[in-house]
Amino acid sequence: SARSRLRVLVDMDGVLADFEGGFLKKYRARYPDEPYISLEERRGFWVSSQYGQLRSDLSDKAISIWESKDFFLELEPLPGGVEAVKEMAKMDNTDVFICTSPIKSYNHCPYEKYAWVERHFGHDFLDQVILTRDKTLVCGDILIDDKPDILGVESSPSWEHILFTACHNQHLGESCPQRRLLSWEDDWRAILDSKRK
Ligand SMILES: Cc1cn([C@H]2C[C@H](O)[C@@H](COP(=O)(O)O)O2)c(=O)[nH]c1=O
Ligand SMILES: [Mg+2]
Repeated sequence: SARSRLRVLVDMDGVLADFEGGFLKKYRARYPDEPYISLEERRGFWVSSQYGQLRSDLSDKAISIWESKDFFLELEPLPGGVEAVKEMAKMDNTDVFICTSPIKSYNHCPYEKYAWVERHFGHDFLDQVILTRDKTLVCGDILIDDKPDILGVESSPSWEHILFTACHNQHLGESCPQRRLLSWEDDWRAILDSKRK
């Protein structure tokens, strides 16, 4: 494109906010007698699917956790993520947006995602929030996201997907062709630089 500024899109759940850790803690607290899946045993993006495979009724129990009030608001930041995004936002010729998909049960999630950003980044950073169920429609150079397959109506998104390593995707090998960011300790600056014109 003719754009001279680098546009970085950063996912929230599983990249900036510890969705998996927050889920497991609240699931075990609410359903102490039910089986659970440790973070080491997590496979596949959808928590609800893996719990459903464990026992069919556990899928709805899993969903009940992230549909509850305060689930998204109380997620802990993943180490280094908030600091990295704040640093990115101060870089020359760089625009950074938090690009995140809300759940369709909208009573709490969209509000709490904004509130989480305000809590950890400050009020002004709310201008940088993009809530969308279809990230392929968002224009950018890079999307840092833990979901291995980011699909939508646009078959050829403008961004390069950088796969952020998470418990559910760390075992995927050749089936994931994307470049990875292993954590926020990894060299995210080099990835940004590789996309600069
Ligand atoms: C694991 C899992 C997640 N979700 C929801 C929770 C979030 O709103 C989105 C993921 O958002 P991201 O922008 O792709 O990080 O999906 C869900 O509905 N079911 C699940 O199992
Ligand atoms: Mg995510």
